[in-house]
Amino acid sequence: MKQIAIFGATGSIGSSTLDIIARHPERFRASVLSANRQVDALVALCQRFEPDLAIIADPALEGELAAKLKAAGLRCEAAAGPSALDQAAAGPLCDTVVAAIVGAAGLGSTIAAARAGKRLLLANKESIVISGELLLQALNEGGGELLPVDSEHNAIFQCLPGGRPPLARSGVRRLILTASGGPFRGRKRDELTTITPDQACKHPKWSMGRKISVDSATLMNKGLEVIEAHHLFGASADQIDVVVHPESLIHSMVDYVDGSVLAQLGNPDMRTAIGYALAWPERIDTAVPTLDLPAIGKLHFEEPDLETFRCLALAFQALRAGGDATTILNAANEVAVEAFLNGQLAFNAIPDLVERVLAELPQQSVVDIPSLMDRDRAAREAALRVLASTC
Ligand SMILES: NC(=O)C1=CN([C@@H]2O[C@H](COP(=O)(O)OP(=O)(O)OC[C@H]3O[C@@H](n4cnc5c(N)ncnc54)[C@H](OP(=O)(O)O)[C@@H]3O)[C@@H](O)[C@H]2O)C=CC1
Ligand SMILES: CC(=O)[C@@H](O)[C@H](O)COP(=O)(O)O
Ligand SMILES: [Mn+2]
Repeated sequence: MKQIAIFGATGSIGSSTLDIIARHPERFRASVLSANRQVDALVALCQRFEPDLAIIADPALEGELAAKLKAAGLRCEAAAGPSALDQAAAGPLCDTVVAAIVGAAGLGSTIAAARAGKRLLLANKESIVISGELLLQALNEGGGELLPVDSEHNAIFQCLPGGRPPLARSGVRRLILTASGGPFRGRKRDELTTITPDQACKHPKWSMGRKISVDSATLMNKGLEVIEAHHLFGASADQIDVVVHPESLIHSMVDYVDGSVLAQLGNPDMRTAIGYALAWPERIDTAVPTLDLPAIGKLHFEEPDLETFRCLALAFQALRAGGDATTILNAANEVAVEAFLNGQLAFNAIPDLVERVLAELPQQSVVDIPSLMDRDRAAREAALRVLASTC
């Protein structure tokens, strides 16, 4: 029986993960669940899944969580704050960690799980964009394994021999990441001046949290995924291509030197990738329906529009710059997306803000996690200054 900690249990990835766990009670048990501030939603999950530990990230809500668990007659322990997340990720209550917190807030527990040698199911792409090689080093030292949950990386993992082999020795020419193009595919910059958060969060194919939905709309999501693919598979920026595929049925591809291109297809439902990562190297039923190819009929592909969706170009630029540039990119983007969702920043100003912060903070060499966190803070402060000067 695998004991699974789900960090970000109340979110979109969290609920898909719990759906799979509920379908396979003989294989999996949800032993630790966490949320940020949604106490009632977390308690409802505890009533259903009876974990050993529930963690609320906001320390001010620990008392409320403990009282509500007790009132519900649950024996589940309550804990709070980022350090409780880190301790649980490394502790004895779980052998598998699903990293499904959104943003840099997921970094600490992801690194802690890696250092502790857990099986790490990585959805929280921001943590690998921030920490890159340091996360992989922690994983090597811990002796655990990383299974990519992000649909594109999960697809590539499935198309490579043995998951994450050295590309040069595997005859890989390039990795091809597919992108849906987001809700504004085909539009030009001057047609995006009045975009609202609700419009940006209306993804054409996937049901996801609001931050990643905005990232998909700006194509920053694909940019973060290019950086994620670089670290996970050891591919250079020149070995990673992005192709827009509006049906979102091919989740990504691997192009080999002999002319073969291997693709992983499936309906756009994260339970496929999560089920694969949970059960690997086996496969389990996820209740995702199979593809009806004659009904689909045609698949379409086009080049990404890097002038309208400049975030993708900025992510390639940061990856090529090296050092901690991708940490700066991620922090500036998190501030910009939050400001956009709060109505403080226009949609088109998201790449402008990220570009200004990248220009203000030239990359430095990566030293360790604490110094990366300092740089993350500096980039957020710079982004807030730019924001204040534009409002
Ligand atoms: N959704 C998807 O299909 C995909 C998501 N991903 C990645 O997975 C991650 C999660 O995405 P998604 O599930 O869509 O996001 P959601 O917004 O749906 O869920 C986020 C989860 O993280 C918790 N959380 C938010 N802020 C904090 C914080 N500061 N500290 C601790 N916990 C926090 C939330 O708690 P609360 O409910 O209390 O706010 C919630 O449980 C992201 O990194 C995303 O890029 C990758 C591929 C696909
Ligand atoms: C489901 C998933 O993995 C998301 O990251 C998805 O890829 C978003 O779609 P686009 O970024 O391609 O619009
Ligand atoms: Mn993805």
